[in-house]
Amino acid sequence: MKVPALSLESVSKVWQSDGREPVRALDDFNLEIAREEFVVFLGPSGCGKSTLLYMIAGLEETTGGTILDEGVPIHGPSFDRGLIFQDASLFPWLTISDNVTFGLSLRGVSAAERERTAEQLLRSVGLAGMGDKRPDELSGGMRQRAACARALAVRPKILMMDEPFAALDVQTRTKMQDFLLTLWRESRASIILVTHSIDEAISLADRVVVFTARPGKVKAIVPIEMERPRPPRDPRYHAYRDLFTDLLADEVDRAFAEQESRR
Ligand SMILES: Nc1ncnc2c1ncn2[C@@H]1O[C@H](COP(=O)(O)OP(=O)(O)OP(=O)(O)O)[C@@H](O)[C@H]1O
Repeated sequence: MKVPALSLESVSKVWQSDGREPVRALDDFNLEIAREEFVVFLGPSGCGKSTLLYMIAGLEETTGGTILDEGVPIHGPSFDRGLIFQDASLFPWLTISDNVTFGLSLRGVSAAERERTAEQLLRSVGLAGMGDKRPDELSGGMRQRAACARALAVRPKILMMDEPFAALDVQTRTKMQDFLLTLWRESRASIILVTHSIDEAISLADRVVVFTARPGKVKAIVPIEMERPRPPRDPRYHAYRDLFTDLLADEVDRAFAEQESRR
């Protein structure tokens, strides 16, 4: 049997902060992700989606359970697991090329090799000729594409994206989704994308993992059995949208009730 790219075995996380009630963010979370699979995390606000990405990235420890990267327990960050945030988080003082190859410079890759890689990656994300610009000279969509290029430069096996397109307008967002599918096929990485958007989940995912309200657990795992692209007019698309709306409704109510009870 093939070893999964990632295995989450009974993972839990309790956040402890001084002088505050501990927060049970995740509880008994179980999931396997295959190589080259595109998985979307969908769930109500505060159910631990970002927390889970940080733990998979190795930036936070689990409180219980195990996370295995190709069968090996994760205890810290690795170039094999890249993470992209909503706001692109490029270094404002570096050029786009230097941002893209930042990880490679940490690895000691030569300047000539870095330049070649930057050129090639910027071309593949539609930013050819933009390498000398600074992040604030680019639009939001362009910055997010540069962040994708930076994450891909170190050839991660797993690419995690935390609401990467949430800050973009609807047209740019749709274009970015198409672009991401192309990039995913080329990179052959597994992708985990966090979103609040049911449409984004249906358009992109091989499987959608729906979270319960906090503490986050797996509520449902839904494979999207439609070829891509997936037109919203397709009756199957409608059926998925109804299904996710129903699955989320209870959890959003629960999350809201819990917030109210804390006031
Ligand atoms: N560093 C931290 N210290 C203490 N509590 C935290 C920390 N990070 C997150 N939390 C808490 O853990 C819970 C889960 O947060 P998390 O950001 O993972 O949820 P989320 O599902 O990504 O939410 P959203 O969809 O709103 O981004 C929340 O109650 C949050 O306040």
